Amino acid sequence: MVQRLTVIGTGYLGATHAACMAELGFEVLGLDVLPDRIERLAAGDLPFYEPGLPEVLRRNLENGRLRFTTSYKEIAEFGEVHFLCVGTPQKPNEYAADVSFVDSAITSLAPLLTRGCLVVGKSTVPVGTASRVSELLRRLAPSPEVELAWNPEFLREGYAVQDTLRPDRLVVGVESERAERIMREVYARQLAEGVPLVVSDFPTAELVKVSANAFLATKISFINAMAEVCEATGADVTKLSQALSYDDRIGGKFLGPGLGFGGGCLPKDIRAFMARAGELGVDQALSFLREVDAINIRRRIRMVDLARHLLGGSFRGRKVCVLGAAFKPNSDDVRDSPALDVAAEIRRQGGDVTVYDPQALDNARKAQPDLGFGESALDAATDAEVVLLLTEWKEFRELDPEVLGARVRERNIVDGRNTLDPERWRTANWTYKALGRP
Ligand SMILES: NC(=O)C1=CN([C@@H]2O[C@H](COP(=O)(O)OP(=O)(O)OC[C@H]3O[C@@H](n4cnc5c(N)ncnc54)[C@H](O)[C@@H]3O)[C@@H](O)[C@H]2O)C=CC1
Ligand SMILES: O=C(O)[C@H]1O[C@H](OP(=O)(O)OP(=O)(O)OC[C@H]2O[C@@H](n3ccc(=O)[nH]c3=O)[C@H](O)[C@@H]2O)[C@H](O)[C@@H](O)[C@@H]1O
Repeated sequence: MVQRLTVIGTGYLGATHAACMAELGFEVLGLDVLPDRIERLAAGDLPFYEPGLPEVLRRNLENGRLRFTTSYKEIAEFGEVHFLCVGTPQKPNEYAADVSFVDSAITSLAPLLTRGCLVVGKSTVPVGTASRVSELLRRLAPSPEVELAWNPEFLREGYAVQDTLRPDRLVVGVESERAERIMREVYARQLAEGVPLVVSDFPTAELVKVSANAFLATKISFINAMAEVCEATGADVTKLSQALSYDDRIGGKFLGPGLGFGGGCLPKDIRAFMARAGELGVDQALSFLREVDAINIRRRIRMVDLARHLLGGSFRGRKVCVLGAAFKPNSDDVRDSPALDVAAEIRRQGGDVTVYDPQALDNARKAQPDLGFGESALDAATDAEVVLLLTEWKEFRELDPEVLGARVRERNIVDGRNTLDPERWRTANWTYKALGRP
């Protein structure tokens, strides 16, 4: 039975995977090229915010099942199965994904693999990458018994631990029965609990991942397109969404209208998918994703316009409070964050912007050092002429209109996530505006 796993790349995905696989009883060795990151993880200090994960990390460091290193040699000697969790970001000024970190990890690992093992790709990659990586691996590895599997990951930040321990489904792309058997051993616990497993070839496994994210992005942009129509007609998109959600065939998940999607995955994955479709000569099949992306970006522009309109047409010298910097609640991730994007645009247009977020302030400061930052929601709102709620943290949803009202100069609020009760705020003499509702 497989006992020793390694995880290469210990960011959001890899650190979660390493800690959770140790929690399931495996001996796990995690590797990253960033010595700082490895030092912090080894000390039980998670370098990002993820509810529940620090406890899992520390428990498994203490019981000795989880360790970290920067040495590929140590990894190669230790692991029976090596999970590849390095980043695949969008290339600068292009839609395509940058898979150079995958290639570099394989180039570092493969020449050290002197005995049989399975290398398992988890990173999100353009379809066709696994076949290419498989050839590279076989060419560079001294042992003929080294092979590749592709096992895309579907976890959501904020729910990463539960999504890893009990995923909705497992997908593995394999080229042999041996690889399938090893993957079944690795996920024996989840399979015994009834988690569905789809075994496929490489391209299908790669495509499941990007098509899942494309579908989720499309669902969000669909409801936001309806919000645009609602804005032109005086209809209420939150009621429309609620009514749609009662139809089981549609369902209410990912039908939340508002500022739209951001983060390190949905935006870059739909763009990389379009780029790959272009290379494959099937760009027409995915041309709708261009519109999905455009609808999503238009929500940010609409948000800025709404706020500027509330201030009489200009941000110049006006105080704006932005509540939220993370791309979604329960995360400190500001990659392609709609909230931070809106804050930066208002700053560019001359606004005096103060941002507050319960967890993402450090990352926000690094990404947008020119913005102002508050110590708390009330601090950020002091003397504000308009408050923009852009990430729906629980503490923002629970804000008291009177308490906030005592801090601001003007009682103007724009609810970018359709998360507040308009009547409550209007009764407290706030001018309440939202995306897609009157
Ligand atoms: N963040 C998420 O919720 C999910 C991410 N994914 C996918 O997982 C992959 C990783 O994403 P994140 O963890 O968010 O990225 P991340 O940027 O947080 O972490 C990537 C890590 O890989 C390390 N790395 C880069 N090159 C390396 C190399 N040659 N050897 C060893 N380590 C190396 C980096 O230093 C970094 O720590 C991406 O393909 C992403 O699309 C998939 C599902 C969920
Ligand atoms: O490939 C990935 O990395 C991951 O991408 C997403 O997960 P994540 O980026 O953590 O966040 P989501 O919960 O999907 O939210 C994405 C964005 O959509 C927005 N959203 C979500 C739901 C909704 O109804 N409306 C809406 O605007 C959120 O605010 C957020 O900005 C997918 O949900 C995961 O299954 C996938 O593994």
